[in-house]
Amino acid sequence: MNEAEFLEQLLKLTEANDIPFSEEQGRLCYGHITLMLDWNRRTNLTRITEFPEILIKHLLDSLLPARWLPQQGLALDVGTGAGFPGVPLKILRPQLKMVLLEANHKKVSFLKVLLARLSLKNSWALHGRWEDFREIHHSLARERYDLITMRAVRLQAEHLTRFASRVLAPGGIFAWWAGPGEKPDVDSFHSVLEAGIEFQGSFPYSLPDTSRPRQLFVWQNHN
Ligand SMILES: C[S@@+](CC[C@H](N)C(=O)[O-])C[C@H]1O[C@@H](n2cnc3c(N)ncnc32)[C@H](O)[C@@H]1O
Repeated sequence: MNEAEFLEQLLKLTEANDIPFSEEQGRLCYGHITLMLDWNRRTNLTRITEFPEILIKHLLDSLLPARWLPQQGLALDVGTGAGFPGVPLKILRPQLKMVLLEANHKKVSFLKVLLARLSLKNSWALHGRWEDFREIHHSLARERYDLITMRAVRLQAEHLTRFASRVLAPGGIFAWWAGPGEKPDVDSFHSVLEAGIEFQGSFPYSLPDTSRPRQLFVWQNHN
């Protein structure tokens, strides 16, 4: 798919889903996707390699839940892989400062080249695991975050009790993208409230051409 066709498809999708999105933002997404597909020939970044599927399952799925999230502040995308949802969110909301955290070295190399190629300001790619986040040798590892996002990473109570409770700023939001059919047992996360993290709700949404709805699960830090 060339850039013009990609832009047409993407802007059609964003408009149909009430996501304000410009051609310039669409071009940045095209740069992201073409670099990802180029690197994907040598490095395993994604198994979704066809443009129509990428548009919906990577881009629209990253952008659509943004309506339930803070629009500015410092954000951390945990297990970002090839940059989802962090990079599309940063393109949609340029006021967000975006830190992409990824455990795989090769993916981090890709992310660093990507951020430089797209000239995205206030965006960083850090190598590391969320479990060891505070030990990473970077000043960003000592910050408090207004938003933590996680997509296609299995949710564990520890993400909220050990990680979000320490890394989120007061009032900060932890948002987890639940895939089709996925549902965390929110009530079983007893220790979460004790850690000062309160469940805010789940927000259902549908993607075109997919049969099962998805949900965004949101928690807030009350520490
Ligand atoms: C299934 S991929 C999802 C990538 C991306 N979030 C997406 O939705 O396309 C999971 C990613 O999380 C990374 N990951 C797994 N465990 C991690 C951890 N403990 N800390 C940081 N990243 C982790 C993996 O290397 C992988 O790139």
